Amino acid sequence: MTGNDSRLDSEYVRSQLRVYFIMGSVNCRRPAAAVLEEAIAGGVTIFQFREKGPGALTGEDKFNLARELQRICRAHGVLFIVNDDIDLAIALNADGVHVGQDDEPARVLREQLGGGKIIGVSAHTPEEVRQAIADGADYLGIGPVYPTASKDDARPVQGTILISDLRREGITIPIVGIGGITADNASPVLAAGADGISVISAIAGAEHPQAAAAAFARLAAR
Ligand SMILES: Nc1nc(C(F)(F)F)ncc1COP(=O)(O)OP(=O)(O)O
Ligand SMILES: [Mg+2]
Repeated sequence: MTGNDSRLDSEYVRSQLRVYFIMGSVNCRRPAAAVLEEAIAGGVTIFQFREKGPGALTGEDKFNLARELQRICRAHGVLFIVNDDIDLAIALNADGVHVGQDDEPARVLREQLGGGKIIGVSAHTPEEVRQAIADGADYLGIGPVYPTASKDDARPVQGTILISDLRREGITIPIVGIGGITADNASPVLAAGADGISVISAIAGAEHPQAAAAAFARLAAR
């Protein structure tokens, strides 16, 4: 599907990134839909469907779960982003996609998705940042800031140094920090210049996802 390649306003994207919840069925202790409802009630501002890892759903089961979670997001005015699976994003008319360094570049995805969609790109080095910006990414996911258990092929832990270096150089693209972020270690990520923090386990694996999300929302509101 090709359409115009219009891009969303950067400040709008930035405003949506504050509490970025990422989850798939494998990350949850209870049914994913219930966890997402609670997380949104707690203050999640954007959601990424990331159905990945041992035991992840595939085919029609994955599609049906994605559609169910998208309905919940739409009911609450929360953006619904799909990780990796461009075809799924197109089939559901998702609000955007998030891709890594091994996926199609943002400029190709922009054509495939049509206008008005959000394209997020993972970046780990200044070179990857520069390339993603040149390719027209709408935001960057930078990390892993801390050790993470949610991604078994994660790059080396880098702290907040790249985030703060980019801001010191005057690079203004919207950024979320990712990797091992909890309510106890989120503040340095925001202080380094990230516009939001992205979280999997600290919300999806929480006994009370709503309270967990609310704690992040309070931190991100400061
Ligand atoms: N999924 C992600 N979301 C973000 C976001 F910015 F949205 F917080 N940043 C980084 C990643 C990691 O993306 P990727 O490198 O493709 O690995 P995986 O597909 O295993 O998630
Ligand atoms: Mg990916």
